Formats: sequence, structure tokens, C-alpha cells
Amino acid sequence: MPIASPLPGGRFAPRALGARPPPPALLPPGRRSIRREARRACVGAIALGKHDYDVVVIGCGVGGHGAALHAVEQGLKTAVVEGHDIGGTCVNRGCVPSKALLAAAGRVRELKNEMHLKSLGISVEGVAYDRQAIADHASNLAGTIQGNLQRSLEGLGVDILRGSARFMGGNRMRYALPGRVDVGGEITARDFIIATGSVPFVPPGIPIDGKTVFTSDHALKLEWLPDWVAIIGSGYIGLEFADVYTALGSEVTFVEAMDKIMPGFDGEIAKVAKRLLIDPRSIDSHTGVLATKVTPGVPGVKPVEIELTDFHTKEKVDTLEVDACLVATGRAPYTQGLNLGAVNVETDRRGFIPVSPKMEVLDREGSVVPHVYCIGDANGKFMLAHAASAQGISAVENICGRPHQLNHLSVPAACFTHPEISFVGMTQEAAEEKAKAEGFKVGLAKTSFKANSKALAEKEADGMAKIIYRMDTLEILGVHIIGLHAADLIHEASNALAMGNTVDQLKFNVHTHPTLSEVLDELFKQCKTDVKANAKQPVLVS
Ligand SMILES: Cc1cc2nc3c(=O)[nH]c(=O)nc-3n(C[C@H](O)[C@H](O)[C@H](O)COP(=O)(O)OP(=O)(O)OC[C@H]3O[C@@H](n4cnc5c(N)ncnc54)[C@H](O)[C@@H]3O)c2cc1C
Ligand SMILES: NC(=O)c1ccc[n+]([C@@H]2O[C@H](COP(=O)([O-])OP(=O)(O)OC[C@H]3O[C@@H](n4cnc5c(N)ncnc54)[C@H](O)[C@@H]3O)[C@@H](O)[C@H]2O)c1
Repeated sequence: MPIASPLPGGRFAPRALGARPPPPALLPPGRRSIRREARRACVGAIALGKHDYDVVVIGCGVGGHGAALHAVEQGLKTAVVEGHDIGGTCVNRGCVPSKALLAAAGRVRELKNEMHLKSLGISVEGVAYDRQAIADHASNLAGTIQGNLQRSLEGLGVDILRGSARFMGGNRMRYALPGRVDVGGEITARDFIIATGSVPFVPPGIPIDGKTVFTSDHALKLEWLPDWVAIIGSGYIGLEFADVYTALGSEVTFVEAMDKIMPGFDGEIAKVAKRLLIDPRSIDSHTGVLATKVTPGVPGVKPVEIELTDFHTKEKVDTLEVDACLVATGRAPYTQGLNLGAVNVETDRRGFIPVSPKMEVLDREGSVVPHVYCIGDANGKFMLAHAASAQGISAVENICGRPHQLNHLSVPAACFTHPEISFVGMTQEAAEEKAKAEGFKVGLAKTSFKANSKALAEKEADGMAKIIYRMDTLEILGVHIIGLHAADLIHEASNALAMGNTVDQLKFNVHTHPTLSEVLDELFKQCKTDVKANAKQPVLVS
């Protein structure tokens, strides 16, 4: 039976886990020679010999896990050093528990939507939920996936070293667990991959008490459901928690520094999201304001006070009084205690570790620091789990002497609200700027879920998809979807982008009827692919 993976695509799903696989000597001859050949190919490129390990990965979040699995598959002697929880943020305090909460809250929302159920001929009475049981579902799932990750590493022969790692100069590294004299030691490695991730960023003036003022780390435990919760920041975390809280009966107020809600998203998609995810729910928002001072409260006794300051004039404009405050204002890289100076590495102004497109760490002059790579949230290139893992694989390819660069524009992203939002590549705004600078015309096509038979059968036909492409080369610049299962639908577009497919190549592909995938089929078919005719079109076709 496949084992649940924290990553889409189940990076370790097909392997038999739970039991340690036989050592190479006991493997069937075919498997043995594949492992040996992989090792010869890769190790030949890096001239191994005098080190304890070929590769040491510092941090075992999904980035470090992905890197370690790929390294050991290449025949490299590999260790991960983990100072806290195997699985890092994604498994323990991120993707996994948040999706468990969203799954349960989404069901509650659906079952409480009498109108929707009635339109399908169904009536349900007395829908109730157990807050603690929902919280337990999230923490149990995190525990299960953490165990799976650990077994997958052990099963393939990756050494798991417990402790916080610290560079000692040269190829040496020390690791230790505070308060444990029996754990730790010093090791050497030919190559190091830094995968130490990130922690919540909390703006100055906001004290976190973990009860009434908290970050996603606390919110995921769902210890209580405030009647009224202010969420500072309307990015991914803000949107997903607003979805959970409103489904479970809380009222939400967004406090967003930028002039519009969801500033990081494509403008048109953000407008549709506002119509579908914000306006019909118990959500209001204050935009163009910073939360400059927050005073924690006492549940049921004293409210949390949030001082709002105009983003532009810097004048104090209002004070909110709410039951609780979730701070969702981004994440900060975590590189504390690594002693980066010992390997001539310095973080940038925001604390990220600068890297080349091959994930090689760069020094302050911009030169490559030999044998040190950095992947995932710690380099800040794309703070998503699957990006971290893909960067890890890319780093290992480079270690093996097979030059590789991940095309970050082809990395998809999704926000798991109900309905979901997903995208790959550029927003329309960014594409238009690029077109202006480079002198090409932008093509645009859109489709609605309302024209899709499957979405209509589900009575969930709210949503749209749009594609942005170059009219001269028919190259895809971006695809954005909001609607039922948008997070799954995006992969046809992201894979096309990764493979360098142009829109004229996609429009002849066949899709099963009736499926939601026809939303994208329709989108590709609507693209204007006559390049000669396109040259005569106005600058933007919509
Ligand atoms: C609430 C929430 C929901 C999210 N949902 C999604 C989602 O749905 N999809 C998605 O793609 N992304 C999601 N993310 C983002 C995702 O979790 C991160 O992008 C991802 O975890 C980054 O992986 P990483 O391996 O770079 O770092 P991390 O997962 O942060 O792992 C780093 C690891 O390094 C260890 N470490 C740090 N320093 C040391 C040291 N000196 N020595 C040894 N070990 C060390 C840490 O203990 C940690 O285990 C979410 C994030 C949050 C907060
Ligand atoms: N589904 C997913 O893939 C998923 C889910 C959750 C988190 N994540 C990852 O976690 C990271 C963190 O998520 P996030 O939502 O915290 O960050 P974010 O960068 O997505 O959004 C932060 C928002 O906070 C606003 N902001 C910042 N400071 C403010 C202040 N003082 N007052 C008011 N508004 C302020 C910003 O303008 C922005 O809109 C993201 O980079 C994302 O990649 C991903």
C-alpha cells in the first residue's frame, strides 16, 4: 500500500517502508548493480576518500529529506543532521497539519451549506464537530508522516544524526543536542547542503503570548476557537486560516499592509477570490494599514488590542479590539548557530543565504563557496515544500557533476482554501511589465468553471482559469486557476511550462469528459496560435 507523503507525488511512496531493506549485498544482482553503478557514476565525479560522508544535509525538513534521498540513490554516503523534528516545518508545523484542519473544516462548511446540499437533493440535520478531535487529526497526521519520513531515510541507509549542526571550518562540522552529553560529535564531509528552513516572521511591536496573540505554530494546535480573530497578513497562511476559522464559526478581520487584500496574487484572481472567499463569509478587512502594536488579552476577560497605522502616512488610524490575533506576516530564514563565517558564508540583509542558480552558496563577493549548497526556505528563492525538495535534488545533481538548474518559473503553487487557488509562472501584471520592457505582445485566454460539466454536476461551478502567453513565440508565461480542485489542476500547466511546451502544442491534447481538467483543455484551445495574425493584434488580447 502506498504510504502518505508530505509532498505531492509521494516522493517516497512507492518504496516499501516500515522494514529496513536488505543491505546491498543481499539485494538481487540487478538492484545491486544499479546502486553500484549510480555510486560509480556520481562518486567518480567527486573523488571521494578521506571524509566520513560524501554529503551531509543540515536540517531534515522536506528539503533536506528530498536531498538526502536523492543523494543516497546516487550511491553517495549520506547523513542528515536534525536539531528538532524530522520533517521540519512542512510536516510538523506547516503543510501537513494545516491541510488536515482545512480538510475537516471544509467538510463542516459543506455540510452546513443547506442551499448547496438542497440543490443536490440532500438534506442533513444537526451538523456538529469536535474541536479537539479535529486538532487531534492534524497532530496525528503530522506524527504519521514524520514516522514515514524517518523510516524512508533509515530504509535507504541515510544516517540520521540528532543535534544542531555547526560549521567548524574546512570540511568539519560539529553537532550537539543541548542537555544531552551522549548525543553529538564531529564529522567531516566532502559536500554540505544547508537546509535549515525558516520560522515565523513577527514584526516588531507584536509580543507573541501563544494564547491570544500567536503565529501559525500555535494556531495549528487549534487549542481554542476565538469568536473574533484578527489575522495580520492576507497571504497564504492568512487565507488558509480564514477558511478554517470561518468554517468553524469564528469571525475574521484581516489587517493587510498593502492597499488590497492578497497583494501577492494575480490581480484578477485576487478579485475573484475576494468575491468567493471573503465577501460571502464573516470576514472584513483593513487594507493599507500596518499592525504596529499589539497588546495580548486574556480569553473571556480582556480583548487583544491592535493598533493600526496607515502604511503610507505612518499615522495611527484605529485600534481594533478582538478575542485573538494570528500573526501571518511571512517567514524568516533560520540559520542561527550554524557558524556560517567558518565557511566564508554571510547571509543577505534579510537573513537568507545567497545561492547561485545551481544552489551553490555564494560568498560576499558573489563567488561560489566550494562544496557548500543551500536549499529551501533558508535561501528564500521560493518558500514552498516542493520547491525545497526540488532544489535539494538539483543540488545533488550538481554535486554529482551533472550541471542542473531548477526552473523556478515552472514551480506551481496552491492555496488550499475552498475553493482552491493555484498558479504557475508570472502574474498578468508581471507579464505585462516584461512585455513592455522586451517589446513583445501578451496573449490572454480565460475559461470559467461555469462551462464545465463536472463542476456543474457538483454544483460547484464558481471559478475561472486564465493563461498568459507570448503572442510571438506562443511561450506560456503564467497560468492561474481559482475553483474546485485548482491545486490538482495546475500540474498540466506547470509540467507544460517545465517541458517548454508552447500553447499551440497543448491545444490538440485530449482530456477525459466530463472532468475538471477540461477547464484547462478549453483554456489552451482558446489561445490564438496563428503567430502571423498575432503580430497584427493589439498589445493585449483579452
Ligand atoms: C502553516 C504553514 C502551511 C504551509 N503550507 C504549505 C503547503 O501547503 N504547501 C507548500 O508547498 N508549502 C507550505 N508551507 C511552506 C513549507 O512548510 C516550507 O516551504 C517548507 O517546510 C520548507 O522546507 P525546508 O526543508 O526548507 O525547511 P524546514 O521545513 O523549515 O526544515 C528545516 C529543518 O532544519 C532543522 N534545523 C535548523 N537549523 C538546524 C541546525 N543548525 N542543525 C540541524 N538542524 C537544523 C529544523 O529543525 C527543521 O527541521 C507552509 C508553511 C506554513 C508555516
Ligand atoms: N499553501 C501553501 O503553499 C502555503 C500555505 C501557508 C504558507 N505557505 C508559505 O509560508 C510562507 C509564509 O506565509 P504567510 O502567509 O505568512 O506570508 P505571505 O508572504 O504569503 O503573506 C504575508 C502578508 O502579510 C502582509 N504583512 C506583512 N507585514 C505586515 C504588517 N505589519 N501588518 C499588516 N500586514 C503585513 C504582507 O503584505 C503579505 O500580504 C509563504 O511564503 C508561503 O510560501 C505556503
